[in-house]
Amino acid sequence: MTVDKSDRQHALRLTPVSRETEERLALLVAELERWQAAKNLVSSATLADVWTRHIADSLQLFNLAAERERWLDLGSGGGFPGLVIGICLAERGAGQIDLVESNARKCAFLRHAARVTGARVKVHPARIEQVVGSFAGNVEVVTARALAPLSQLLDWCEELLRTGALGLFPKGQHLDTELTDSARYWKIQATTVSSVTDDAARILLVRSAERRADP
Ligand SMILES: C[S@@+](CC[C@H](N)C(=O)[O-])C[C@H]1O[C@@H](n2cnc3c(N)ncnc32)[C@H](O)[C@@H]1O
Repeated sequence: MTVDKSDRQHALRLTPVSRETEERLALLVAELERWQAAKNLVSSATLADVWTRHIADSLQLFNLAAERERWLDLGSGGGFPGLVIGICLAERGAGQIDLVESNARKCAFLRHAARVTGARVKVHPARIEQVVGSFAGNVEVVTARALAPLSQLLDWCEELLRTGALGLFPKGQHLDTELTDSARYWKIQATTVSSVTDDAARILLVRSAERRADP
């Protein structure tokens, strides 16, 4: 699959970055293409417009909380949004994003791509439920993309949100159903913003989540 050059321009119009960051992102895309055949890191159907579908889609999350320095990405997969956020932090020369991913071959790619691009990331080859508690109080933003329904994300992130982290969860057309389902168990303070890459998608910003006493 060849990456479409006009897609790169389109993506960078949606989410502009510096020349330095663009070069690092191009290195990430090249490594993703190189590893994809053997490791199946993302859906192959999304590679032709990887800049819009994955790079800009991740950059817009960073832009929602760009002033924050300590990030955590759950279920990082092929590195979206985690590696892209790590690349943004590299330009700043400060901050870190921790990536939690249970799949060993994806972790190998995450480490390799971080080395090549200089992304400020730390990879944790682990299951979220076993390590997420150790980040409470230490992260300012938690992201999770294409990972799990909102109720599950809130279960995992309860302590992080209680200790001040902002949750940034990109969601598709089922967001309203997920909000209704989770309202049985959770009282949340949240807002949404429209996705710049997909008209049908929104990003949920969760500022707090309180478990209901009697669901
Ligand atoms: C559908 S992929 C999404 C990857 C990436 N966030 C993206 O948007 O392209 C979900 C990823 O989460 C990982 N994952 C799912 N459940 C997990 C768990 N309990 N602990 C750690 N990783 C998990 C899977 O291995 C997979 O790589």
